[in-house]
Amino acid sequence: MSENPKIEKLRLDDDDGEFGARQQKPDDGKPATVYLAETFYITTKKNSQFEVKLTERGICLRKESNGSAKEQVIYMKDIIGCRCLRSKRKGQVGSPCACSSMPGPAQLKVVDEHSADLDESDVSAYLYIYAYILKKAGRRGRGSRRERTTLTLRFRSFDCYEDNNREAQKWRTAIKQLINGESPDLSPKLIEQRRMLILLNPKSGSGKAREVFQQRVAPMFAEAEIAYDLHVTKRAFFAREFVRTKDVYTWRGIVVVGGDGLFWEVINGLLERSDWQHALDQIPIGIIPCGSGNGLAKTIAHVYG
Ligand SMILES: Nc1ncnc2c1ncn2[C@@H]1O[C@H](COP(=O)(O)OP(=O)(O)OP(=O)(O)O)[C@@H](O)[C@H]1O
Repeated sequence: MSENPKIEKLRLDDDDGEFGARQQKPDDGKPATVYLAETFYITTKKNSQFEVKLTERGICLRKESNGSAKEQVIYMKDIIGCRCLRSKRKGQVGSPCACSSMPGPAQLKVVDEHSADLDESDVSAYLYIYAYILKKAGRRGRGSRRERTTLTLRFRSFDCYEDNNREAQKWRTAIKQLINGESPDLSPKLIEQRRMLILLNPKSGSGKAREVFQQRVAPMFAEAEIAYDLHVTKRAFFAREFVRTKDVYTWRGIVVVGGDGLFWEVINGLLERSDWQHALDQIPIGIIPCGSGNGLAKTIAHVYG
């Protein structure tokens, strides 16, 4: 065991430097089932100690000070995924030991556990949790947007990475099951392995669909650990034919990156199948609007508060 067995650290960052969950109100007064709970330190908040609980409602951070408790919740509906990572080699003289303090937000660089660049001397497992929190619009209802927030939990109770990773994986599995609407059973379980089907029209709108996908959408799939098959449409009716003839059930859902016309093709391709009812029932469809009009996407856009 390391010198400081129960000390793990937690970090909260969002892209504008403010933790968005603060702005949210609790859902209701009902007690939530606690699946996992642990104490972490939050380095960006003067190393305060937080009790972190995973419930079906979300991730609850609770801090006690001067006899009163402050609670913040990152709601499950805003969490898109989480990944277990390791710290990246810094290339500095002298390496930190497992009990050294967590690097500051700007310093911590993480890599995949199979990366050649990982820092062997840091046996911690870092669980990165990605949330896109809805920031309410002003009074006129305009400008609602989601802001990216990451919550970092550092697991370092044990002397070897494999043991710390096992703890982090327990949280990861439970979070993923809750995202999928399942109750976590906390025993190793197969997480949804099916890939997402992406149909992208490079000619949509001003021709920026590829760029939008690579810059804005692909990083979110990586955060959610969702693998995908990207098919770039070659001509009109390519997408329609594709979904009409392929075994669509091999994919977990379809994301259309294009305009209303491409979306229309996908819906019609599915409706032309003999099993259309089952297909529409089983395959969720989403759209990343990249067309010139995007009227349909705007109409069906669903924003929850
Ligand atoms: N590679 C391609 N080359 C030419 N046309 C294509 C190609 N792929 C798809 N299409 C056709 O382009 C049509 C219009 O595309 P899409 O709806 O994506 O963009 P848009 O017309 O700019 O957007 P909107 O319909 O929102 O105005 C689709 O109906 C589709 O049939």
